Amino acid sequence: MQKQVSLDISGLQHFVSEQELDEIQPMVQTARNLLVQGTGVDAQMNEWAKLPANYDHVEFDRIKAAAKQIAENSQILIVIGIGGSYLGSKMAIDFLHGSFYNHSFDGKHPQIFFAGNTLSPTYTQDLLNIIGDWDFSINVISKSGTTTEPAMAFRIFKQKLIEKYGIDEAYQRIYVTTDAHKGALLEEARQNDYETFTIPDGVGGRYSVLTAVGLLPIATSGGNIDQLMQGAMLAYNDLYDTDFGNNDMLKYAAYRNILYRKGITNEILESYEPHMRYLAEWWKQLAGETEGKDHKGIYPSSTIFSTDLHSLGQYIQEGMRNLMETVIEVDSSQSDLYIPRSRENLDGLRYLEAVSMDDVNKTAREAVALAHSSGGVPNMLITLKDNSATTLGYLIYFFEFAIATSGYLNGINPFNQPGVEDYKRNMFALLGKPGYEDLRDSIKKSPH
Ligand SMILES: O=P(O)(O)OC[C@H]1O[C@](O)(CO)[C@@H](O)[C@@H]1O
Repeated sequence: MQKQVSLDISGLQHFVSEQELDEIQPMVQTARNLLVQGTGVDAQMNEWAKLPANYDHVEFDRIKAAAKQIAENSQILIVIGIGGSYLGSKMAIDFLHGSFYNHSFDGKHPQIFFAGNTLSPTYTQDLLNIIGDWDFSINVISKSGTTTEPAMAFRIFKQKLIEKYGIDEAYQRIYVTTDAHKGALLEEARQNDYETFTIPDGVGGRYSVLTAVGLLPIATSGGNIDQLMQGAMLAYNDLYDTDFGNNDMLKYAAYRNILYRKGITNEILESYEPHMRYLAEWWKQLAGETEGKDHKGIYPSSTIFSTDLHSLGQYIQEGMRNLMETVIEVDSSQSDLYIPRSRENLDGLRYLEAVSMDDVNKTAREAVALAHSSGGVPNMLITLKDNSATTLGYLIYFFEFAIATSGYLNGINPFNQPGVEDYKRNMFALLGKPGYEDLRDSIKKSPH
């Protein structure tokens, strides 16, 4: 039976030997065991790994009820969050509903727009204009409850909500997803009696898509969150398999690290499907924040092909040889098309008249793999069975597990992000946040 997600490494045959795989295998197993047994550094942040088998079913039902309520009284849901607090739901909505979800409003599922992931007043004002007179609700998501971008956006969109509905109804249209115990957002939610969902302890932002962080917006879009969790559970069962030969997650972690240790330090996640653009954005945060520390780590980047073949294709084919590619392909495309027949054949496309567009797309993928491989770029292929929520749930867990394993394999803490905290502190100091006066003074004195 075809698995939801499978890895093909035939594009590595000129780059990695079986012996190298044998050599790294015990280290990958050790890294995997650190994760599964909870004996690695910062192991209390491993709770995401147990979510498929052990999530809060009462909250899950509340999420579904809230999604229904939002769909009943709103044409628009504004999801406020940044990083892991929005990328997972954005990528899932695009993956499940295609590139034009917001343009195909069916009256049943609200349009979903994202705010608080930028400090741009232009973007924010444009979004306020889009809301106009439509009925809307807000889902504000922040684990820390103090991140500047979502906090500012929340004030702005909350004000619009209050102006439109008055305080009482406005507060009923605010759904908060935050830490269970602390943070300014939790405090405000308690005081104003907003409906609140929890990001469980031990689940960091970039590992949180299978909690209310991702599930409430996804359910509001009509995405099947039962199937999503079932898919993650399938992965949980498969990936806990200690047999290396059966475990594509461990193989993916192994091969990308063999390549990395040979100086191939950049991984490009590639898809031939534009609706997977945000899947790559989500993966970039997952990989970048997990692995990029102590002056180590694979640099994660992404392209959408064939679009970017006409911009970055040249570099990938002939630029510096420090690139590896991981291609994600859907086995059975959601839709297919044939080009119309033309008697005149003025464009010379007759040879494609009997070929489906999906076949042309997949042939492009094959042609690129051959070209890049002969150009010195190793490539791996991840095949998804279909575009279902089950497959997406599997894929989410696949990447989370593989990337966390890679982190331990590289001897770093996969669960912190001290580098991001640096920028946040500097920004607080420069903007004059109380408590950051000393840092502000020292920044002002230091030569740039
Ligand atoms: O949910 P929060 O606490 O607002 O943080 C948002 C994002 O900011 C980061 O801390 C840094 O980008 C991410 O790890 C996190 O996903």
